[in-house]
Amino acid sequence: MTSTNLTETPLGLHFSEGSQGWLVRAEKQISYEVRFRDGIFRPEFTDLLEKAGGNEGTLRCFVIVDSNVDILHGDQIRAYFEHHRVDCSIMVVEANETVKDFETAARIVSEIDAFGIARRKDPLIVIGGGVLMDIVGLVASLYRRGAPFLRVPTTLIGLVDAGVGVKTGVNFNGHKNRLGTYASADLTLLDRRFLSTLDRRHIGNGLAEILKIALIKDATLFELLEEHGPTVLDEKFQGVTAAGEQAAQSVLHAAIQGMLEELQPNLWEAQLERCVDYGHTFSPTLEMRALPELLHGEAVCVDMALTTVMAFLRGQLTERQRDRIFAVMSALELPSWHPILDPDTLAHALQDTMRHRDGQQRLPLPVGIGGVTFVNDVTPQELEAACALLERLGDARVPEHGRRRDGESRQTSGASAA
Ligand SMILES: NC(=O)c1ccc[n+]([C@@H]2O[C@H](COP(=O)([O-])OP(=O)(O)OC[C@H]3O[C@@H](n4cnc5c(N)ncnc54)[C@H](O)[C@@H]3O)[C@@H](O)[C@H]2O)c1
Ligand SMILES: O=C(CO)[C@@H](O)[C@H](O)[C@H](O)[C@H](O)COP(=O)(O)O
Ligand SMILES: [Co+2]
Repeated sequence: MTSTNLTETPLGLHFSEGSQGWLVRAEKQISYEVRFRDGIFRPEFTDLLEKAGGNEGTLRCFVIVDSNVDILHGDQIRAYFEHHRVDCSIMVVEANETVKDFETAARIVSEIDAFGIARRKDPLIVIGGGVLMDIVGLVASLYRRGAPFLRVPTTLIGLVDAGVGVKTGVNFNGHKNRLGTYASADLTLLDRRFLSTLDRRHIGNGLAEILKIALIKDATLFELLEEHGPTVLDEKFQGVTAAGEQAAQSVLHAAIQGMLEELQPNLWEAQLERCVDYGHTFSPTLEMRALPELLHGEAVCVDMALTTVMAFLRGQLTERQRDRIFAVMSALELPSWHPILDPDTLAHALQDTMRHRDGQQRLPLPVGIGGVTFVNDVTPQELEAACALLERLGDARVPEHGRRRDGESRQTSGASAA
């Protein structure tokens, strides 16, 4: 239907005499807030209640809490809702990548039905990491075709990535996020105090997504990670020292600002060349095939290590820049190699991602540190050469070996030195 033969009818509908059909056009403006608030469950803070329709005493909401968060913070969460006399049901859900599926989503729907929520007034509140937020986001977008929801991320990935955008999803048929929607939460409350109970490995996991932003758009953030990465990892972003506090605030602010700058103009991903897809070309296949060994950010880091080598081999990164990147990955205790990597697996992963990118590779590659370009000409030979070089340069630090527990002293890793 071309716009030239359209006649606008009085109420704004368009009719085409030529094709004898109507054209319906509508726009939906959305806005949502992502707000820092340390100590969100302290009784004096009412941010969480802003969107729970009704007055104090008549507030009603359905709360979904990650089971590990419930063990560590459940008493405070319950006390908060009791203090504010909120009529709520709290559902505790085990959440990790192996149960990020439609069955878990359906269980949550059943519980919501049993409790009963008013369609527009009573929000869902999700308190947990990226997995639970992705599942509950999907549920919220499906439930009566859209229920209000609020997010309280409790992991670093949740704070800097999964909690700030609009993508929801579950894994399906062995594929990462194969079922999903775009749905904005009404409000996300970022409370970094939750990170105090997160284990060290998951702090590193979140730092991988921060490193992603640094590598493709923010050289200053990269320098911050070079200088203060180990400190924020040690201090879990809690600001134990003055320098650590300054670094924690700067790193979180830059990472979220950078992410939102990329998301806002392309929220529905009309543009499939997304620099925030950096590290997410080969990693969906690697993550799912290595499940549960590689965490999301770890798989992203292995992908970034591979594409760092590809960019180096193309002359887009100097050897010095390449080695600085590997040194930061190592300092953040992240893997830059995994035994699952081989040219066939990589070629298969690229094929699957090409379908996701509508038939083209659209592979983001770094240009220097902080720049990006998209390429469509990667060959199997290039993957083979990059894989061979990465096997020499990379570090397969996985949980069993090379990873420190909290409190242990730091060891140098085998990754290439600057
Ligand atoms: N929607 C998006 O835009 C987006 C962006 C990035 C990542 N993701 C998704 O996020 C997921 C990864 O998220 P994640 O790393 O948060 O994993 P996760 O949700 O599995 O949480 C990691 C682990 O930490 C535990 N945990 C959560 N908070 C805790 C706390 N405060 N203290 C102690 N333990 C705690 C959880 O129980 C879990 O075992 C992936 O599935 C990824 O695809 C989505
Ligand atoms: O991991 C995620 C989202 O799951 C983010 O870090 C990232 O920025 C992008 O959204 C990813 O590229 C993933 O997108 P998709 O493959 O799920 O469409
Ligand atoms: Co990601």
